[in-house]
Amino acid sequence: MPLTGNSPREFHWLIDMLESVDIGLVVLDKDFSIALWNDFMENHSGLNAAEVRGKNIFSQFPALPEQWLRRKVDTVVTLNTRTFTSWEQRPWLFPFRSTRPITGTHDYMFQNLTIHPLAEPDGSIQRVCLMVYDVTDVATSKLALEQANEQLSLLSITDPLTGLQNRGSWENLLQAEFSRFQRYHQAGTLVMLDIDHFKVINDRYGHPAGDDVIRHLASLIKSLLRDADTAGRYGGEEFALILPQTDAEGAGVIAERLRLAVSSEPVMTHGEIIHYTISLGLAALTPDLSSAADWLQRADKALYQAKNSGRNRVCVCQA
Ligand SMILES: Nc1nc2c(ncn2[C@@H]2O[C@H](COP(=O)(O)OP(=O)(O)OP(=O)(O)O)[C@@H](O)[C@H]2O)c(=O)[nH]1
Repeated sequence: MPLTGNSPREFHWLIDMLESVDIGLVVLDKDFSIALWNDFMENHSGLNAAEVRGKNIFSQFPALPEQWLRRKVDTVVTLNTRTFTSWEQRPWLFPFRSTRPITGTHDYMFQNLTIHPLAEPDGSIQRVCLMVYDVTDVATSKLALEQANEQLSLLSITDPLTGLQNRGSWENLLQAEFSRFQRYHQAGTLVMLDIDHFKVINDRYGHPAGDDVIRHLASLIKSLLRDADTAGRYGGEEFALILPQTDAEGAGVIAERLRLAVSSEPVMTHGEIIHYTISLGLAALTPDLSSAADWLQRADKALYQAKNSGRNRVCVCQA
């Protein structure tokens, strides 16, 4: 039998249900004084209905976004239409503590909110009803999923040992930089660098110490490059840098600075002091380059020149 609320008994049931339903119900007069405050609101706010009835809601909850709520309620009253705000637009209206087991990240109850116009017998709108839905479970699992996806996409582009771009993502950037050059003809230089005699370091000090040397070099690279530059770990002990808006001369200065920093700052690890050096090869963008692979090959050629001519030096590939 549908409940119509026509008989006093049905009316009593209805009120009982509204009081105990697991949704926050607040009836506000047009002057924002509280006319109804159900059990849900009592339980989560710690304020009982008798305490707040007739009081202005902003005086009871100074943290409420007054301007925003006034504007919403005005619209509902003027247009006689309900409005909905999801937790994604505004995580909560009432600052209620979350009742879920502590997740360590979200202390507050996430809420969806509907504001519903309440018509008087003459059809005029003198009050509105705020319906507050606890959506903490949905919101926290959605946020956790988003966070996991972000971490996954970060993992797919970074090298776990150094935090630099991995080879795949760095090659995409190289291609993008080359395409930009073909279109706008702006300067750019590629630097390939490699740790000298790294096999000896591994053999003498062990693989974990070798890893520390790689990490040390990566952090020196990060500290010396500008934000616009991109560094990638190209292979085991080989790194590659893209320096946009930088000609061979400018890149030579940066490469030399990095070479010097490496040779003058040993790594202290596993009770050992490890001195190491790097060799670097540069290739600037020039109109005769046919592809990003061609550009890479030139920088690689310069790197081998640096290795073959004694290591611990910078060589520039001439076009
Ligand atoms: N510790 C460590 N070693 C690595 C890693 N990746 C590659 N290697 C080692 O790096 C060494 C590279 O050796 P080579 O290619 O012979 O070059 P090199 O000894 O540096 O000699 P040159 O480049 O000619 O100066 C190999 O012994 C690899 O096993 C890594 O992630 N960690």
